This record gives sequence, C-alpha cells and structure tokens, in this order.
Amino acid sequence: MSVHLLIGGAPEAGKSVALHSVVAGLMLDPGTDAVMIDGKAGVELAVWEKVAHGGIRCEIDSATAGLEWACKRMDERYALLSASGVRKITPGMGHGPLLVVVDELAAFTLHPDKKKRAAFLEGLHDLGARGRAAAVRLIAATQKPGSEVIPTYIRDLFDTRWALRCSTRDASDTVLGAGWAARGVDASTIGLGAAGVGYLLAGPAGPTKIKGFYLSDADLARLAAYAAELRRPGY
Ligand SMILES: Nc1ncnc2c1ncn2[C@@H]1O[C@H](COP(=O)(O)OP(=O)(O)OP(=O)(O)O)[C@@H](O)[C@H]1O
Repeated sequence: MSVHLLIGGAPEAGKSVALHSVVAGLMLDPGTDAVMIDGKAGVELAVWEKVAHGGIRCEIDSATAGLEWACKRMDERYALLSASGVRKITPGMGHGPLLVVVDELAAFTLHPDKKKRAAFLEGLHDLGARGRAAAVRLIAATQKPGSEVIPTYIRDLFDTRWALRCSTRDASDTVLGAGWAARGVDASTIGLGAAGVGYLLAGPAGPTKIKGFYLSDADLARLAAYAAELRRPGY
C-alpha cells in the first residue's frame, strides 16, 4: 500500500498543484489530522491554515515542533495498538490519517543551523520509518531531490514517487529510483508546456505516465473551506 509520497520536478512542473490534489483528498476525511510545513514562506499551503494543527509552519523551529507533535500522536497510537493487541490502525478505530505535508523540503534540509537541521530530519525520519502502522502519511515536494538536498536514508522512506518534468535524466532517476531512465521512463522528456504531467511510481507495476488534475486557487479555497466545515463541532 502506498504510504509516503515524494513529488519532485523542475520549477513550474506542477509540484504544488499535484501536492494540493493529494492533500485535498485526504483533508476531506474529517478524521485526518495534519501538520503542514511550508518552505515557501507559507504562500503555498496558506489555504489549509484552518485545518492544519498549529497553522502553517514556515520556520524550522515550528516545523520541528509540528513533527514532534505528530511523533507524540504516533506514539499514542502505538500504545493503543499494543494495549489492544492489534497490529495497525484501521478505519473504525477512531483515528484517521496523520498527515505530514512538507512543501519544498530543501528549505529545511539545507537549513544553515546544523542542530536545527538535524532535529528536523530526526522527526521526519521517525515519522517516515515508524509511521506506517500508525496511519502516518508523509507527503513532500522538492525541486531538487538529490542526496545533497534529501539524505538518502530519508528519501528511501518514500515508497510512492511522482516525477513531474525534470531538468535532467539523473534528476528523473533521483525521484523515481535509479535505472528507470535507461528503461525509457524519463521525466526529463516531458515537454515544457506540460505542467501536471509526470510519472507516478506506486507499487510493483512500475511508473505510469499520468496527468494530475488541475485545481485553481478558487477550487482549493472551496475545498479547504469545506474541509474546515466538516471539522466544525456539531457538524
Ligand atoms: N495538473 C495541471 N494541469 C494543468 N496545468 C497545471 C497543472 N499543474 C500545474 N499547472 C500549471 O503550472 C503552473 C505551475 O504549477 P505549480 O505551481 O504547481 O508548479 P511548481 O512545480 O510547484 O513550481 P515551483 O517549484 O516553481 O513553485 C500552475 O500555475 C498552472 O498554471
């Protein structure tokens, strides 16, 4: 089952729209709790402000605090699982997806303060590595998915990859995994005008070429308002 999604691609390839389309689907489940981390100063994720725990987190300290909050929720879920002798969170147990969204990972993974960077990476790694049974879902987007931006031990936690138009074959392989470009699956061949087109790797069948649906700012605002309405007490 797909759990953690990494979206990569060149500027203007359609990463944010792709990210929003997946986030919107999850946020329309009122049981979804979300931490939203925005390395683009809040401009990308602002629309989800009302339904994100602690609002939109743009600075590394609040981003790390959000990851720590999610880790605590994850630990509580594990305590519940062990108390009830069940292996994983499933629908009907009173816990929905625990969603952690990061738009532009590089803003945090390349942060100049080494200690802060390490604390951020530790939280992200813990959620990615242990989150599966606790219904944690990581969704991250980045322009540069290379190992200088995302340490390989973090990148490998993402089992689902969506490569939008990339600038080089190597960049495409970095998103999808080594060897795909040589087999003809190369997101650097996607045309400049084809925003939203990319290769989605989800499961053993290999990447599939898809075009994500387009959500305008107005569409997103309506979806986010509905997601907030669904969470209103007494709804
Ligand atoms: N699925 C889509 N269908 C049609 N057009 C799209 C789609 N996704 C994106 N676009 C177009 O491409 C533009 C850029 O998309 P988006 O902001 O998601 O790119 P990005 O990769 O996040 O860019 P950057 O890294 O520069 O922030 C959008 O404003 C829109 O016009």
